[in-house]
Amino acid sequence: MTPADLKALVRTIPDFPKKGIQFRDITTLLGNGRGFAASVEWLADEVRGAEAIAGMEARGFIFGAAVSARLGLPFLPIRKSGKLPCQVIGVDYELEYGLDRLEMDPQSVSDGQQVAIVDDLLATGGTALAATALLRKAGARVSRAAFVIGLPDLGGSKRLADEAVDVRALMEFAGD
Ligand SMILES: O=P(O)(O)OC[C@H]1O[C@H](OP(=O)(O)OP(=O)(O)O)[C@H](O)[C@@H]1O
Ligand SMILES: Nc1ncnc2[nH]cnc12
Repeated sequence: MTPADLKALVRTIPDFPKKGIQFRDITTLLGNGRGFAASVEWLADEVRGAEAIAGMEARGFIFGAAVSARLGLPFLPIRKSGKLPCQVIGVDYELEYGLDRLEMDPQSVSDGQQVAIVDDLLATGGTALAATALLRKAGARVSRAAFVIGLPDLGGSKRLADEAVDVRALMEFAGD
């Protein structure tokens, strides 16, 4: 399947979860087995060489865990607030349509471990930057992030590049 085929599997819902947001919904991509597998394969190729994969709750778990299993690498779950039973480090952040908090177990990372971030979508980059900050605080090296969808108009890729994180996106939605 080509990137264009995969892009055609993403559904756009206007004004969700707030007026003015064009919501790029991966539910329809996940519902196509070959499309899901091709997306995971593409992401895995982009992050090959990393020593662990981090994914952000919730949609980042779907792709991140699949990529980890595909590459035989550890998966580091970065969770929304209040979900982890251990001592955590956390960070508040802003995303395209609100505010939230991410937390992780700092002991899940070994010092200097090369960790790649995988998520479904990059918009403002608030979520991925928060994950990068947390992972680095825990001792990881983070230099690559791979997404199924990039929204270049929202500047996430530039913000991550400013933090020395190289961004890859399987498809982009720009100006539409
Ligand atoms: O680049 P940003 O502006 O930060 O936006 C991107 C983030 O927004 C979505 O997550 P959301 O917080 O909606 O949570 P979900 O995965 O639980 O749906 C998406 O899965 C990304 O993680
Ligand atoms: N436009 C968008 N569509 C789907 N998920 C998102 N997360 C942040 N912005 C989004």
